[in-house]
Amino acid sequence: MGLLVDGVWHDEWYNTEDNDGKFIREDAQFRDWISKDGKFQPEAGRYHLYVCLACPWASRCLMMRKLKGLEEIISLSVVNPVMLEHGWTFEDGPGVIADPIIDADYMHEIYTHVDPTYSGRVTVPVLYDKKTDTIVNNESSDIIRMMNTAFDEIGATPGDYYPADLHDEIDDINDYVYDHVNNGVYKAGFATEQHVYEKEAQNVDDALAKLNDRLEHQDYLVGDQLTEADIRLFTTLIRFEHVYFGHFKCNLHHLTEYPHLWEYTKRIYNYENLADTVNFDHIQTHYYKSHTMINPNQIIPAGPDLDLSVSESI
Ligand SMILES: N[C@@H](CCC(=O)N[C@@H](CS)C(=O)NCC(=O)O)C(=O)O
Repeated sequence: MGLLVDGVWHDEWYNTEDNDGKFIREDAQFRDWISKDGKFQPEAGRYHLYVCLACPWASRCLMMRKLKGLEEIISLSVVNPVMLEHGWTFEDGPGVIADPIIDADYMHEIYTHVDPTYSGRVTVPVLYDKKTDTIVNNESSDIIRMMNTAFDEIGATPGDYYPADLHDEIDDINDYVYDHVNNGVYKAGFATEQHVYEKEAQNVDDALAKLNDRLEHQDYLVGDQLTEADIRLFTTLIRFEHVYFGHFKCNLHHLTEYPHLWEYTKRIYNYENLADTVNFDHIQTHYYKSHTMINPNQIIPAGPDLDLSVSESI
């Protein structure tokens, strides 16, 4: 775990000391866009996606790539789930897909390849342009938004997961879910002061209760179709019992104690072939082996063994 300072790698954990024990997430720095009339045109085979299968942010992109049938249009690399002193690596292992662009050993080489003086965290997902040899974007919410439409005229599977008439409602719920759930579990898990952890863990649990109520009479968060809001919530929920409940101590209630939210999680897991984007082995290996300040002996728990099947037809 570390960061680049003027292009030089430093092995450093997040600095919470200057923030009263709070984890504060940095904003992503590459925010360009693929569009017909821009510098980055939609073209099959031009873009490459770097992900970690454990990462909830990167998994949003894997879900959208799958739903929009972009597997043949956007190529893929998968980092090793264990992230230690070198950050993300391409060390060979089950499920790892090496870097085809510069044959990098470490993800930070991709960042310095495009910007030799880059300062900041080296995160996944990264959407890379092979034609201009640069990073287009490293913010998952942008990447899924552009994948939703950018490739529609060059063979993407039809489907709009951010329909115009639902923009406002999707934007509102995304903000809430980001703060209270997606980033909420990290704020609890990476807190280094008791009072900060307690507040954030309660915040997560209150949000789960509220979302459970919302889903009592509807299958999806917004409207009556799957939208990007569901993709964004799902990638946190599907990790909840495996890592956030134990490792991040968000343990006021099990997700399975929220019946509507749990049904919803299973409904999305079983939606088309989205289950292919979930790799519980990478998920548990990453969190329990990489965060040695939380889990110094790196033991991976034996459970949980969850039944993710749905009885209803979808
Ligand atoms: N805002 C980014 C966040 C991405 C992010 O934080 N990814 C994590 C993996 S789960 C990461 O790469 N962390 C490495 C680090 O912070 O050093 C997004 O949504 O794309």
